[in-house]
Amino acid sequence: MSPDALSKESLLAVLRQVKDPELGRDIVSLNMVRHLDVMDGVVSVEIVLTTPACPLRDQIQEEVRAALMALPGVKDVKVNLQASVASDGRIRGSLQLPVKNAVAVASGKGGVGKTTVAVNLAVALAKEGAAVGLLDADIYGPNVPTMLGVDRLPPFQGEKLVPAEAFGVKVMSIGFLVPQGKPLIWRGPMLHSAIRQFLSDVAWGELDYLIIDLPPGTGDAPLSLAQSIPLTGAVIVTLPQAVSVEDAARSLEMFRELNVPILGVIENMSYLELPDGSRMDIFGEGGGKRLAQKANVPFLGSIPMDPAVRIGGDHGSPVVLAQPESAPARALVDIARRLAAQISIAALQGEQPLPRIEITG
Ligand SMILES: Nc1ncnc2c1ncn2[C@@H]1O[C@H](COP(=O)(O)OP(=O)(O)OP(=O)(O)O)[C@@H](O)[C@H]1O
Repeated sequence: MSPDALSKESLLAVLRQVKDPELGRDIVSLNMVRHLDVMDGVVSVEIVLTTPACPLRDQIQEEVRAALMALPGVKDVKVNLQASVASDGRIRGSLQLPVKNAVAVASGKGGVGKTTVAVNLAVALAKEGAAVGLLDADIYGPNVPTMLGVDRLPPFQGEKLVPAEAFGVKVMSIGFLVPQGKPLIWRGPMLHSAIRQFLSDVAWGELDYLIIDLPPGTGDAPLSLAQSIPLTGAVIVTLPQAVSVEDAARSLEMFRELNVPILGVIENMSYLELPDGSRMDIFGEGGGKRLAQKANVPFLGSIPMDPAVRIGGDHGSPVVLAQPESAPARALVDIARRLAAQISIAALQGEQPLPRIEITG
């Protein structure tokens, strides 16, 4: 076999057949192929995924390998998978912050598990290798510090507040700044400047994902918070029951009116597994999926009710780490991966630069 057959064009041509199924495009036009090296029929290729939490990493790796192995003259293929989180660049542009994506976690009403979901998603994304921050902007119930077992901030760094750190996640909460048990009575403009300060006056460092736990509902507070930051998108947490879904639909509409992309709907407390293995639908069934279908947005998944989730929250030990094999933990990790994929899709809506590929050997 002539080594000429392994030209850059032939290698790229086969790699163009490999599609990222979630992003809907081939990996070459997505700029995921960064380095190709051919040595004695052995192809080494570096693939840079748009998130370390890519739900399809094994599939993409296998397809790249299979596509290249099918080329005459290729004896072996070495795939080096890396990740660089995609960003639409708007936070860097407007706030001069090295934060790639800001994602709001919202709900139509309180008590549906929004904070629990936000905390576990942040921890799950950090566990996958992403740089993650969690901003607790729920002025009505800043529970993030309790759920992560942190109660104070480290000392100031110059002029800046230093976020606390828990399980690899950088954490900032309104709860750190107000005395415990005191209500926060802030209205629109104050909230607006407070949230901007939470971004600009905090030493976040480089972040792939900043997860923001918003106050529930569609009132003044969530509205002005959502308007204060160029959000990559929002996720809506709901229970399966009809009244919760109606409230969630209003929250979803609020984001639509603000032109914030909806990254998906998450259904929490979907069912309770009984000791005999059967399921009890305490809050009804399927409301989250129906909402997602009706609104034509992705359904990211369902989380069962499980005391392990509540215990993890109360003890500052999130279930995705404390009981990783439990059904709610597995559901939350899957949801985190699907969310990461949706963030990549939202971030990649703009034009991509042409691939820069080096071929050596
Ligand atoms: N899947 C679940 N299984 C069992 N308990 C859960 C689950 N999800 C949340 N909980 C528990 O439900 C309670 C409410 O959750 P959480 O505080 O996260 O709700 P929330 O929507 O953020 O409320 P609010 O917006 O009013 O602060 C907590 O005690 C939490 O531990």
